[in-house]
Amino acid sequence: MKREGLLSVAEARERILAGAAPFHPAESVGLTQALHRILASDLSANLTQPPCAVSAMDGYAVRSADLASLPARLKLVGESAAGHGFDGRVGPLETVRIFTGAPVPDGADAILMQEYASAEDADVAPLRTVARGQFVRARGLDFTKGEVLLRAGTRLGPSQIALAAAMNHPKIPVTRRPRVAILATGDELEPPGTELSSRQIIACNSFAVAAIVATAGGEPIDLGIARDEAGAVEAGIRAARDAGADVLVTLGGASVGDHDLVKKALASEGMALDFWRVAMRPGKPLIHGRLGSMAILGLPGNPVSAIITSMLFLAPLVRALAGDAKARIGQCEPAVLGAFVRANDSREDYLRGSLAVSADALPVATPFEAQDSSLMGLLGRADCLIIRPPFALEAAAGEHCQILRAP
Ligand SMILES: Nc1nc2c(c(=O)[nH]1)N[C@H]1C(S)=C(S)[C@@H](COP(=O)(O)OP(=O)(O)OC[C@H]3O[C@@H](n4cnc5c(N)ncnc54)[C@H](O)[C@@H]3O)O[C@H]1N2
Ligand code: MOO
Repeated sequence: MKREGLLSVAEARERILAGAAPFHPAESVGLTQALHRILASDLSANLTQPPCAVSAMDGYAVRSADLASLPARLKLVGESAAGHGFDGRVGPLETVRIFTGAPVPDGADAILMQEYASAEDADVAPLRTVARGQFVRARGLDFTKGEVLLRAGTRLGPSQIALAAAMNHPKIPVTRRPRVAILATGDELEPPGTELSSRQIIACNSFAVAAIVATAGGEPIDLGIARDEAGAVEAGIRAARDAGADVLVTLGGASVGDHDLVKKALASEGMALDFWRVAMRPGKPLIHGRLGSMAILGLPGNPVSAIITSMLFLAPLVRALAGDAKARIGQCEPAVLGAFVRANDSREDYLRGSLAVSADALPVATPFEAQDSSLMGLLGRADCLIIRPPFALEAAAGEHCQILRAP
């Protein structure tokens, strides 16, 4: 839906993702390199887990029928520890000391927890009955050899990496990381560590964008800072193409000022513009287009605007290009407002705020007083963005809202 001729946030995201055909050329990475990568092909188990019936508790391996009527006395005939086991067989009125993860010996069909046994030397008196199968993890309870447990397109988090390891894969096939070139623009910008004049500032945006790209599973390529001259910006755009970037992110120069050259420079290098400007605050002057096979995102220069638009548009684009099957699922969650918020205008608002726990199940999100998009000091303290849809009515503290957590 258009507002004041501007695209909505949802429509802008849809259009950015519509051009993102995932590429799948696989490479193989070690388990410690796999975090946030996307699985390139289905992964099946190389083994059955557990490989035999094992105990879920520390206690005694028993024949449940022996405990059907108590009191009873069992004779201790051996021990089964994890990684070892007991080679004999548990006969009637016999038991084997057993520990968590240890193989259940032949003849036994249940585990009596040690808390429910009174043992003296080789004499074990059960204090409770047990059901057949109690605390026995059957062979293959978790998975069996050949079973597909991770599908192509899965984003690999800690649990998925551990599962791949458990399935006995020392390496994992993953898609190529999308390459994202990052070009800052502006005569006032210098890299951190520079002695600045009173008219200069540090170019901080590239670092946030690179971190967001890396977290999304992409490979950031820092192209440095282009001065506010058409030739310099155009040279930066060509450098992105020469680096084989899948995405070029420009920073700044996206608005309407005389020195905002980025859109013109992109056009003169051959970009087909998809849209310019989104009904959001901050982040309005966003540019999207294509230059050959390269997607272009021209982000506003104000640091808060650049970071929020990277979270909302760049991160899902990187994930979609990497083939993440869930790239399109949003990350919003419910919270309750910690303070009154005014009625909103036509631009979707992303208010910076803090999060606190409450007696309620939901966290309390309180917007900061100041919301100017240059305020990095405040952004550094923000736990979340509070989303205010276009034309949202005023809302009191305690009312529900949607938030996006700081990445
Ligand atoms: N007349 C109008 N003026 C502005 C409008 C408008 O609609 N009409 N929009 C405003 C909005 S909203 C934004 S956002 C900014 C964005 O403008 P640009 O994308 O052209 O950004 P710049 O002018 O280049 O820079 C804005 C601001 O950010 C600082 N900056 C730029 N790059 C970096 C960087 N890499 N790291 C840190 N800080 C950076 C720059 O020094 C400026 O202070 O335009 C409004 N104006
Ligand atoms: O919309 Mo701009 O991104 O507020 O400062």
